[in-house]
Amino acid sequence: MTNWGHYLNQMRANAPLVQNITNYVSMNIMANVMLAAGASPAMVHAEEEAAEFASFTSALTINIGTLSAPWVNAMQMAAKAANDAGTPWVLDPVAAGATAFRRETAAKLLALNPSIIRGNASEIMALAGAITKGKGADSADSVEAAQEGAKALAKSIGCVVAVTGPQDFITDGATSYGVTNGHALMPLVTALGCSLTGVVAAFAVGQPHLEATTAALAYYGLAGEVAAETAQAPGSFATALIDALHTVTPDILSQAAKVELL
Ligand SMILES: Nc1ncnc2c1ncn2[C@@H]1O[C@H](COP(=O)(O)OP(=O)(O)OP(=O)(O)O)[C@@H](O)[C@H]1O
Ligand SMILES: Cc1ncsc1CCO
Ligand SMILES: [Mg+2]
Repeated sequence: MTNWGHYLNQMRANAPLVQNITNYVSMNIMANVMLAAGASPAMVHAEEEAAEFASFTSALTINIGTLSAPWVNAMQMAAKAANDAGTPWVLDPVAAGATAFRRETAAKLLALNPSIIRGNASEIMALAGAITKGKGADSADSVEAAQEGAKALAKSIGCVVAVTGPQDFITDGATSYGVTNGHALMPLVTALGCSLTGVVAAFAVGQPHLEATTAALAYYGLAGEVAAETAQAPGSFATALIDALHTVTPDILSQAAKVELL
């Protein structure tokens, strides 16, 4: 049995500083999720400072949810600075297939070698070259349909790809894991995927990316399960999830992680 709780323990011991260039919708909940998990988030996206911050942060996330041209410039400069510093960075390709602007921006960011890509099935399929627009920020495709594309994408970029949904699929192109922790209320709260991307980045600091990503997804899904024990509708569930992210321990994660080597 893999000790998935080890990765939560490591993340909390590091309490890593994570820079997030993320969409306006997600900023508050993402920062609260990351603090509850045990990381230290900073939302820093201005062209004037994004690269400077990326030169000293422990990890970086780049999310294309609410794009504009100056943001795209800042994203590219920050990704380059992270690469120069040997710092892991995670791409969240929100609605990547929806418009030409998003497709072009995603291509520019893929060319900068993200360490990890975390998206829903439609987003990962769009990056892998499938013709799918998704449904805006929501998925219109199954996780199963995205698996082959996720593997091909991971191989071509040399990164880890995580597809999230009712069950999650994580791959580096050679080895793949499935995670079945989670709860059906999770997609009914906006930006929980964006927030998860920040948790993935925090777990990845100093750890093998495939296993760290898998542990982060099991931890997040498990927190969803715990939250649903006390909250049965989306508004209170969001609050209960933040609480559960704080209270789940490494031991609980090791016992309750539903992870399968595929
Ligand atoms: N139907 C479901 N049942 C269980 N867990 C789910 C379900 N849908 C999503 N999740 C979980 O919710 C979390 C967020 O994944 P999701 O795929 O919804 O992200 P997303 O589409 O990028 O979200 P957003 O763009 O709103 O931030 C993951 O931990 C995933 O496992
Ligand atoms: C709803 C929404 N629209 C753009 S970004 C975002 C947050 C979830 O991805
Ligand atoms: Mg998303």
